[in-house]
Amino acid sequence: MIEFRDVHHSFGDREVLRGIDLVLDEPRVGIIGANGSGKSTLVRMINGLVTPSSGTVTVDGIDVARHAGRVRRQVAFVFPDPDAQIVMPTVSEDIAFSLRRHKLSRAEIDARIDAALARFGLSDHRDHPAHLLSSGQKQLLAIASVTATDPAVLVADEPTTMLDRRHTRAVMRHLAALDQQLLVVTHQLELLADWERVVVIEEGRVVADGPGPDSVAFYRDLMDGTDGMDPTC
Ligand SMILES: Nc1ncnc2c1ncn2[C@@H]1O[C@H](COP(=O)(O)OP(=O)(O)OP(=O)(O)O)[C@@H](O)[C@H]1O
Repeated sequence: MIEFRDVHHSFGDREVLRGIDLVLDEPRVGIIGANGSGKSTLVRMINGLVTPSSGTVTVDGIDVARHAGRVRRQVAFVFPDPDAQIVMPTVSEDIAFSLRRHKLSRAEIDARIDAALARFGLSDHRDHPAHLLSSGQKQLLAIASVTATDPAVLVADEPTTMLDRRHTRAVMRHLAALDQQLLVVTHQLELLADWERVVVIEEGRVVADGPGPDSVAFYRDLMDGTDGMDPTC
């Protein structure tokens, strides 16, 4: 269970999160909101990439700010930019690198690599230089590496931005079928339409929180009501 208690956050004098109170225990949680509304800042707090200016974030009762190392063993993170995540020269080495702390035998590592590659359509690229993959393939590799570690909680920040329609649906179907708790930040609203819970963030506050269809409808109305630009300019 992930809990935010009265979380505020400022970068310099800009307040980005303004009193977030959330208890997230559903298996699938979507986070949506306008550009710059604070979604990435919020989810980065779940594994200690950002520490709140005030308030607390806990995962299964563990305070992330005080025990980030412990929490990171349970919470895996997929970044929007796969280049920020891919660190090894080849595709299979990158997945193996993500498994380095798991004390697996060579045979188990190979089996997990094979399964991850097959799951995300990368089996033909096992020994391919990772930096020569297409942008979408890099995104698939980043997701494959993270899911291969079998984390208790998976947080994915815009995991499908570079994927074509077919791969987007396949990846979301796969992620949604995982046993682990899944939190996804996305602008692709149709992907969340049947999720049990979707939280809408606007200017650093939770403005809607409920079943996918209700939250998505609320957000569409919110977005259609204003273009967010200054009409006097
Ligand atoms: N490290 C940082 N230093 C300074 N300001 C930051 C930093 N990270 C984010 N911000 C600012 O915080 C605000 C919220 O950013 P955040 O990335 O959380 O928004 P978002 O809702 O994920 O946006 P998007 O949908 O565009 O990805 C933005 O105004 C951004 O410029």
